[in-house]
Amino acid sequence: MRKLVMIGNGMAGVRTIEEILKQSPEQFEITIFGQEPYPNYNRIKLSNILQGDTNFDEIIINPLDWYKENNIQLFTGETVANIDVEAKRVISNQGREVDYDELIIATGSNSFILPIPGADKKGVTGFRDIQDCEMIIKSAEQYKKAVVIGGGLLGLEAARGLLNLGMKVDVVHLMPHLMERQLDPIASSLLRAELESQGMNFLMEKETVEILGDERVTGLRFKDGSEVEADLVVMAIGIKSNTAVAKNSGIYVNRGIVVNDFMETSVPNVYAVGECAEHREIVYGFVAPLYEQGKVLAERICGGEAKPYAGSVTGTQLKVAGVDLFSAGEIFEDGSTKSIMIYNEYEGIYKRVLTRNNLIVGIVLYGDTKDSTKLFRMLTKKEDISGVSIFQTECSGSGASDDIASMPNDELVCGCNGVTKGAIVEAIQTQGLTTLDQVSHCTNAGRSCGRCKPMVSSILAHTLGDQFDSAAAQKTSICSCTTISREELVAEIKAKGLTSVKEVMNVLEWNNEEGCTKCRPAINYYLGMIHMDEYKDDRDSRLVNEKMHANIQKDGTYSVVPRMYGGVTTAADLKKIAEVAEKYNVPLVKLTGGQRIGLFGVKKEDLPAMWEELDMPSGYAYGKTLRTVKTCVGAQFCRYGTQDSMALGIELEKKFERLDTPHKVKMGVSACPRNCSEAGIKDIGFVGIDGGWEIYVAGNGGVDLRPGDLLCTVKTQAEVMKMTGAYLQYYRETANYLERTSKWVERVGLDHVKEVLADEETRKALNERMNQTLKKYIEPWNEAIQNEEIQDKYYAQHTIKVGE
Ligand SMILES: Cc1cc2nc3c(=O)[nH]c(=O)nc-3n(C[C@H](O)[C@H](O)[C@H](O)COP(=O)(O)OP(=O)(O)OC[C@H]3O[C@@H](n4cnc5c(N)ncnc54)[C@H](O)[C@@H]3O)c2cc1C
Ligand SMILES: NC(=O)c1ccc[n+]([C@@H]2O[C@H](COP(=O)([O-])OP(=O)(O)OC[C@H]3O[C@@H](n4cnc5c(N)ncnc54)[C@H](O)[C@@H]3O)[C@@H](O)[C@H]2O)c1
Ligand code: SF4
Ligand code: FES
Repeated sequence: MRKLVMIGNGMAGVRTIEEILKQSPEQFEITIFGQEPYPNYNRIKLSNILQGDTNFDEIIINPLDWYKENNIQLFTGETVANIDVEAKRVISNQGREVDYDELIIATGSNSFILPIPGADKKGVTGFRDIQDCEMIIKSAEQYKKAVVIGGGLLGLEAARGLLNLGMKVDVVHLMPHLMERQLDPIASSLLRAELESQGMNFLMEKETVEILGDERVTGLRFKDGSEVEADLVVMAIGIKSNTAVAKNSGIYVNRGIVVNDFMETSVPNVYAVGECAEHREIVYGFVAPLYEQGKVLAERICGGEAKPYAGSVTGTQLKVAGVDLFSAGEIFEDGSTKSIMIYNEYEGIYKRVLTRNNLIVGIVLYGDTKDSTKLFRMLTKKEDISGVSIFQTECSGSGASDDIASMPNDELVCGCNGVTKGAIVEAIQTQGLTTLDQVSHCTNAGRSCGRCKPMVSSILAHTLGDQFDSAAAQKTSICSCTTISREELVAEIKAKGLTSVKEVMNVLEWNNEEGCTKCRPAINYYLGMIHMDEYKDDRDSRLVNEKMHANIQKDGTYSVVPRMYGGVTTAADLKKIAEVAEKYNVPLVKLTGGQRIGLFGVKKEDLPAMWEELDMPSGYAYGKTLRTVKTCVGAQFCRYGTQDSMALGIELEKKFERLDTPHKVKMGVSACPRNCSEAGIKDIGFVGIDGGWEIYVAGNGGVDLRPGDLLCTVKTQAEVMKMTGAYLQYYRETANYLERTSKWVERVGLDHVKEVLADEETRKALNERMNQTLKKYIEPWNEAIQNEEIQDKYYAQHTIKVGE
């Protein structure tokens, strides 16, 4: 038997050994040295451990029994210090000598630690292995103030973990944008806004020059002279290949250990794979390319006909709950590229595909990554895009089963392990697989970051044919975290008495424990709608603008739009607005389409003080709730007016403000059919006539322009209020989250709505539930002013200047 020795017991190396065992189980006597005192574990999941989603036992990929079963001699906690390439022998730090016929170096990387004064103080660490992870968790029990240096993938995942551990977190980033290597400025600012709303504070364009403190870190100093406090510092500013043992042994090393297309180093019978290897001047830092390298190396070493490794295009995702992003290929335009772009600022969805000569060369998706697998296939396979529709038109979760059926067999499902839909289907069909674990075991899909598991489950369900419930196939699931539809969710919440977002996801077995930006706000809404007054709103499950109670702008600043009931204001309020605008240097003061005044370009940390000085309620210009009630001057001043439109508008706005609704709701009140308030294109519009009011519903003046339909005519203002309450409550109880009234009425039918509301008892019951719900709302700006915890969590800026 030939002797195969491997230095490094990490993800890329052990995967290579797995491939070798698959191809040629009897050929080698295998010895592995691992510096860390553990069997091979899933390094990717260290982020999940920090975030509290999993524990150390669950991340072991190959338990000690696996090594035994495969006759692998494993020396853990032992470092190879030297390679005698002449004698073909490795020597460990414990003096152990083992001869080899073939040697694989798979030593991975180390965290890059800034070479600055103080970097060796207690409380300063990288984030690379179990030991780092344990140290961070332990520190969080004792200390409260963490700084992460580096706003890349690792830094942001670590920062999320630190927040979950109850620490305050500042992220120090060198560049003007987060994840600048993967995201363009728009996607990056959407990401920043989401993470800020989760509680992270960003110190951008800051270069750390010193770590302060005596024995233990107490803070950081930046090049501009400012400082920040810290009792834990996590450096996440990149990695450097672990090449020491190769270099000392005369193997050619550049940034990494230089290999050819078969992972061969400059020395015969010595190979390198993983993050320690440099192939065509690239060192990869994701598992997908490393596993590809492992496959090629396994074929080469086993003597098969290895296809040369030609390099990889990698796709990136961030493992932070509430963030849905994907990036691959080129990010920035040049003279030869063209962009295809969708930007729905309101929903926080941004998609940009960069093309050159009809080929996709770059992808950035934020907020909705449904298209990622298809686009990534088109990019990697260099498919011509002429005449092809690039994005799916439906933005919210379409049926998982429909998606699977239309997915081509060569589409990549598991990016980490390079597994296509076709390979999964074939494995299920030929090997009689029935569980996700079996599919993972057989195909490797889902064995690394785990993000593809919901998709693998859907493919499993779809492929299992006769066991597959065709009714379930038709239904539209809330999102890809579950196969449950809106109706099922609402029924389950009621039947099982579920009371929190977390509980819903646990009990109803969500595929993804943390949910996503589609399901979390929806569950929060349905819980609030069902439990009326007693539900405690889960602010962190809301969409970013609602979480902040301000609308995030393109450049990361916010807008402040105070309430002006019925579009009516006073000289005193106007003075306050002018003073605040002046004091805070507000760049834009603008009259909005909803008859009020917006202050645009406000800094996050100025929000609470401005609200306090304004002393006006929030206009909810950002919420899924009643936005504005636009009124005409009406009978009080206009000679055509037959009714008091301003009085009705103000009463409506005062009654229904803050109400959570499936989507935004706008109203208009005109005192005669000339309709100066454009009530005909509002969700609910009221038009004064002689002796009463006409009520129009389901109008829309936005993207899906639609005139309202006449719901009914009533005589008095009191009747208007009752009918509106009943109508709104029926919409709240039966619409899908994020369904505008215009779409809802088209779906359920105007006649049906009329029929329901024609019954007096039903109207009464709906109004009772509405009134019970309305009781719970409190004014959010005032709450923020009164509550330091809220200010600190959502609006604080933690940097301090020297001498402050
Ligand atoms: C927190 C975190 C999250 C990540 N998330 C993702 C993700 O979501 N997706 C993704 O694709 N990638 C992710 N990565 C990167 C991914 O984990 C790495 O690309 C992968 O682990 C590299 O595998 P490797 O085998 O080359 O190196 P490693 O896994 O680092 O293994 C190398 C091993 O060799 C040992 N070793 C080194 N020198 C010696 C020696 N002289 N003698 C004996 N043993 C030695 C080391 O101790 C180590 O155990 C993440 C990384 C981290 C740290
Ligand atoms: N979800 C994932 O795929 C995932 C998650 C974690 C880690 N990883 C991998 O782990 C490795 C390490 O990740 P990483 O984020 O540390 O590396 P990185 O190189 O991807 O990002 C480092 C970031 O730190 C910034 N930076 C550099 N010097 C700085 C300084 N002095 N001060 C402040 N910021 C500075 C850079 O601008 C960059 O954005 C990478 O290979 C990464 O791919 C991947
Ligand atoms: S809608 Fe009629 S009442 Fe109102 S301002 Fe216009 S014309 Fe006058
Ligand atoms: S995509 Fe990461 S395990 Fe499948």
